[in-house]
Amino acid sequence: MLSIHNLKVSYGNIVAVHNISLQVRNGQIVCLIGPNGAGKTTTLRAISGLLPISGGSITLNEIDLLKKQPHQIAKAGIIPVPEGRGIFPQLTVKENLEMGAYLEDSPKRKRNNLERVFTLFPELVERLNHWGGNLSGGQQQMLAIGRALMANPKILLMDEPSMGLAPIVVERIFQAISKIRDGTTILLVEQNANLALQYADYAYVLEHGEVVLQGSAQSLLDTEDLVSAYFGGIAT
Ligand SMILES: Nc1ncnc2c1ncn2[C@@H]1O[C@H](COP(=O)(O)OP(=O)(O)OP(=O)(O)O)[C@@H](O)[C@H]1O
Repeated sequence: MLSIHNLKVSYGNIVAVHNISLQVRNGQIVCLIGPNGAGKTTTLRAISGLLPISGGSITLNEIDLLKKQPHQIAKAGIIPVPEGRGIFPQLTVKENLEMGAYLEDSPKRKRNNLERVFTLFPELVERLNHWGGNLSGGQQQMLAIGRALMANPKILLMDEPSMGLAPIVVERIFQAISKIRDGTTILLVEQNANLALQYADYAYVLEHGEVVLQGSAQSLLDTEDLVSAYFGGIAT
């Protein structure tokens, strides 16, 4: 459904993404893994329409996303869960969730989405009137994911959901991710290759702005030497 061909993205003279092609099929969790600076976040931001593209194509079900503004891409169902969460610290949990639904005009879908978020993250129900900024890191990550789900996503673009969280919280977040895939396709960026590969269907390994390896997550897990060659200690 989401298809990228020969994508090239530069920041001034710095070419961050050289020539990336990838596919995200309906119902899959696809992950992008690779070392710092490999171009993972740049790829996600390009899909959301937040960066100028110097070459290639990005399509969603054959619709050319390069002709769309960021809000139109969101309306088409591609919703980011950004690195660092990006919640509104001075709004309550409830208000943060409402912000996620700003493009949704069906009250029924809003209610259903809210119920989905509450089922996934009961922690948020208990804290609906708390300030976003007073939540723990794990709760903020839940809120960021919940807010994205309120936008009725077809595809979630998740950037490093495990970042800065304790292992037990990371496990909690990834369990939720494995439930979200029921109904929502996920393109996931993760530094923690081993973790991402345990939950993903398919993976692309990026290095220096290029895809250097791709395959089913299982096949990449089975070639652990190859993965650890790319990631050193990270793939543990
Ligand atoms: N705003 C920017 N201005 C200039 N160069 C940038 C900018 N953002 C990223 N880059 C450069 O683009 C390249 C790709 O960065 P990107 O953030 O996409 O990598 P990444 O794989 O997501 O890494 P990380 O895990 O560190 O976020 C790097 O060389 C980085 O220094």
